[in-house]
Amino acid sequence: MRPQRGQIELKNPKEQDEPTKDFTFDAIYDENSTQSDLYEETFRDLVDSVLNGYNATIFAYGQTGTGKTHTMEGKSEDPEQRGVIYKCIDHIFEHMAASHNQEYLVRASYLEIYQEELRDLLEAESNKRLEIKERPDGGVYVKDLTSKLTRSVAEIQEVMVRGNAHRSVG
Ligand SMILES: Nc1ncnc2c1ncn2[C@@H]1O[C@H](COP(=O)(O)OP(=O)(O)OP(=O)(O)O)[C@@H](O)[C@H]1O
Repeated sequence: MRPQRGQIELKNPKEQDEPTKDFTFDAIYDENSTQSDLYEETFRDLVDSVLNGYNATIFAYGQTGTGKTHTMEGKSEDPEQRGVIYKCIDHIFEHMAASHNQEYLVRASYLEIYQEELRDLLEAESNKRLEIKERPDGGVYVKDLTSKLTRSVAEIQEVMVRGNAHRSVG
């Protein structure tokens, strides 16, 4: 791995003479990278753009055990291990606290796509299957998804704890 150049080289150990296969990405992170490196280099600007009125998505994708939960959540109680979600929340609420001439509304939803079905993790009766719809003016949305008004970091954390309790465990 060459994080400085955003490159990964793959070599077949059984075929030493074969050329390596090189893949280039906008950024890559190896075992020396910290949660902070990832947030500061890759996500901070994205969240800033949301605070300026744009939409953004952070999407973790990968097979089981590859580190999605580690990256997105990490460990909330350890400042060094806090993942992207906690860092986004801190960033958003710090920004709001420092803005005196703007009003913000923060709503949190938590849904799960599991075996091709959508479930609302904030709904006590979370077995109800949700549907994806599209509106000409607002784009794609999930019909009847719970959206909770949150006024502080602590309130969003409560939403996460509640949602996590309803997640499917493989
Ligand atoms: N970058 C990392 N540094 C240290 N430990 C890591 C890292 N990424 C993942 N791990 C550890 O590897 C294990 C599997 O990671 P994790 O649970 O985040 O995978 P996942 O992709 O969310 O899996 P699943 O799809 O099954 O939920 C965990 O014990 C996690 O702490």
